[in-house]
Amino acid sequence: MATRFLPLTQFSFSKPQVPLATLSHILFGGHHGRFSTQVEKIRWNHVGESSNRNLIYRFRTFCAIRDLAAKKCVPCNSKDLQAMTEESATEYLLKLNRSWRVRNFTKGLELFQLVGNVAETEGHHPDLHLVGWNNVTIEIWTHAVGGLTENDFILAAKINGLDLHHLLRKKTAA
Ligand SMILES: C[C@H](O)[C@H](O)[C@H]1CNC2=NC(N)=NC(=O)C2=N1
Repeated sequence: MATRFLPLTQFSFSKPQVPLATLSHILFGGHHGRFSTQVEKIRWNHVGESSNRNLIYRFRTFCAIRDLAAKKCVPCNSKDLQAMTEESATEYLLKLNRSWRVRNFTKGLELFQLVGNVAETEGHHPDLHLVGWNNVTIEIWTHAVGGLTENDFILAAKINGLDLHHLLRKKTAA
């Protein structure tokens, strides 16, 4: 069950290793993928940045994230609302994440184990968070490049294929 995605912070990133058309289709197209990225304006990080320049990028990223958070959406039928250019969209990518509300703490650990088995098989690993005893969030990005690569989408797709319903809190009647 797809859920709202948490605002994510920082991480400057280099150019994704996956073709741009594929990336934008997966993220914004008809894949019905349950992962999403949080869009925050960041500048491209050029691989091999010196650490202090990277620090500047991270600070700038943090500021840019707050810039967006301070902005206001316009009505979607507004003449001011224009489609984002591909270049502009790719400047906004951070990492993939997904959240679940599990039945209890133990079920959260079981979810970690199921996700962990996939990660170990793939040799590619998510960041795992279990907060407030039953709120699970996993985040996926490629640490080696400091951004998104096709590995992240492969891992996300495999995790989306897991049957986790028995671990999740039953939806309360509306
Ligand atoms: C050698 C092995 O590929 C690396 O240590 C892997 C392990 N899992 C990983 N997982 C993620 N998300 N990013 C990485 O850069 C990464 N590197």
